[in-house]
Amino acid sequence: MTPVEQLRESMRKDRQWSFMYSMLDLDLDVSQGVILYLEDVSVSFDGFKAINNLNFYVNAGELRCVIGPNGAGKTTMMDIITGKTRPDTGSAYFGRTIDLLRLSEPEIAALGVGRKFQKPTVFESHSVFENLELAMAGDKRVFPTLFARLGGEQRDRIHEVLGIIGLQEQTHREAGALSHGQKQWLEIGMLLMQDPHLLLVDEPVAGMTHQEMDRTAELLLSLEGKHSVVVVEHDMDFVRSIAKRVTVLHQGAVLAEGSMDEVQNDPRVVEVYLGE
Ligand SMILES: Nc1ncnc2c1ncn2[C@@H]1O[C@H](COP(=O)(O)OP(=O)(O)OP(=O)(O)O)[C@@H](O)[C@H]1O
Repeated sequence: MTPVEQLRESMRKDRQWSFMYSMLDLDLDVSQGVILYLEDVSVSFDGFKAINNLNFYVNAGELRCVIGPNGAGKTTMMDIITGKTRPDTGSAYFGRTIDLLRLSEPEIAALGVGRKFQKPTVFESHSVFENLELAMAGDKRVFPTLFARLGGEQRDRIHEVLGIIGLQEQTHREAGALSHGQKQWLEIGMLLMQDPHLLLVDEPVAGMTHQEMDRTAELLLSLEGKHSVVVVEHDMDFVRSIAKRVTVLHQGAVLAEGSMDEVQNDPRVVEVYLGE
């Protein structure tokens, strides 16, 4: 290999670079290293401020955990990012230039913002492989080809995702026969088929065994660098196992942000959790 080829190859392998490259076709401007900007966001429901002057930033390629007591506004914040809930005031940008508040929910999803809700919603009577195939159909560019045979590239992508989610041995099993944990991984795999830039994951380990939690931690950690991931989770042991940077929400705003140790030792955070 020539030195230039070597450089190109090492860039291709480097996760951060490949992540940056995938943004170029979208005009997604992450030149400041930030993929999501929520600024001064507020939303009220019947006079109650569920989100209160919230400022929240996610870096490109990072895995962020969001914790907070019940009613802190975590779900509402995710709803604002995906366009399900419109804030009363404030701004929400995807990269520096894409104004999320001007876009509909499907438009935001099409930009590469994927959301995984707490309960898995896989197609139970279809095989694992078919579930991933169907998820790819959500990508309009691929849809017409599904009426024909799958191309090699698409097949490769399905097998790549099967590897990421660790379900190679379940490829031809009906999704309905999978364990709860396996269904959750399959659903994450279905989101990955669309190659999202930002993945929002709501309580991924609720109802899982310890072993399944460990596997989920590995899975989410493996996405870091290739995707930006925001995980909302109540299970503190799990959060500790994956967290680099943790945001604590309380009363609709950021109460603390930092490493797990920093936030857990923050007296304001201790008070909020003890007072629950
Ligand atoms: N559509 C709505 N109408 C009225 N109130 C709402 C609505 N959605 C959320 N709320 C209220 O806003 C507050 C924040 O709710 P949210 O679900 O965002 O909190 P959360 O941090 O996700 O809580 P949990 O951990 O219990 O899921 C709560 O007091 C909730 O009752």
